[in-house]
Amino acid sequence: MRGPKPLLTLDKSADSCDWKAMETEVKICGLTKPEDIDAALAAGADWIGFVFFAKSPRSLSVARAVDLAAPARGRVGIVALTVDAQDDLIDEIARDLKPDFIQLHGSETPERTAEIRSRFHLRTVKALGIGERADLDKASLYAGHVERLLLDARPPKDATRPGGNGAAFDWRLLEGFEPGMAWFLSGGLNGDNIGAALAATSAPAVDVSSGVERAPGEKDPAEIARFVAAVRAHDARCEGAEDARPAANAAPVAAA
Ligand SMILES: O=C(O)c1ccccc1NCC(=O)[C@H](O)[C@H](O)COP(=O)(O)O
Repeated sequence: MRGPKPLLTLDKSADSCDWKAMETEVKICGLTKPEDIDAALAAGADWIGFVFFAKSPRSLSVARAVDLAAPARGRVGIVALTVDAQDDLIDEIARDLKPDFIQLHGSETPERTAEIRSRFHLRTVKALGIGERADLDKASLYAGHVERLLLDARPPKDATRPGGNGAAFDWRLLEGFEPGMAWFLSGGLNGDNIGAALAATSAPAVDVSSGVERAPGEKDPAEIARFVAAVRAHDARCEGAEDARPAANAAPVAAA
């Protein structure tokens, strides 16, 4: 965890931005149809996610994901999402889909996470359910065992799945959050609130599923485009702000 950011607090409007030079990465999760892939690629997403969890309306077979991923491979990162999966499913995913990341969205321990990474040679994203500040402390347990974290809302009590519920958590909990690795902000994001979410958290990457759907499991290409455009608009505003930042905060200029 780092201390408060030097220039801005979390009490920010949707127009605010921290000084950051890099584009925010966007992951669209839970794609099930070729049109979904087309929409994510056309919108300029960075990552696409496939869900392998039978209770999800977005769940699909590995074979189906292999077909869907074909036109996207090399153009965006491919993420395979599992929930406390057994080795045989992970083996099939690693062998056939060859994802860029496996997202572990269950209660996988740091030890199990490390085991999956080394046994299947997969880069890992560990999802953490956030409901209170103490939940963020779990991030340090995974340091060195995962490449990235994904912060999602804790599922509602009656939920039948641990993610993809359209539930947000209190972004103010992230004040000072610095896990020492890349992370995705997730949970209840959509085209209306993503600007405010980025202004509040300066997340380096964001992830969305139900916020770009017309019904559970049915992606809406227009909402995908609107979501990515809102992220890019935020980045463009921040790039302008960075140009205008005070000299004392500017990055060092390389000597000619
Ligand atoms: O999407 C699902 O159905 C799902 C099922 C089981 C575990 C995780 C799942 N989704 C994980 C994601 O990465 C979602 O994008 C994330 O939870 C945000 O979802 P939403 O709040 O619907 O945008």
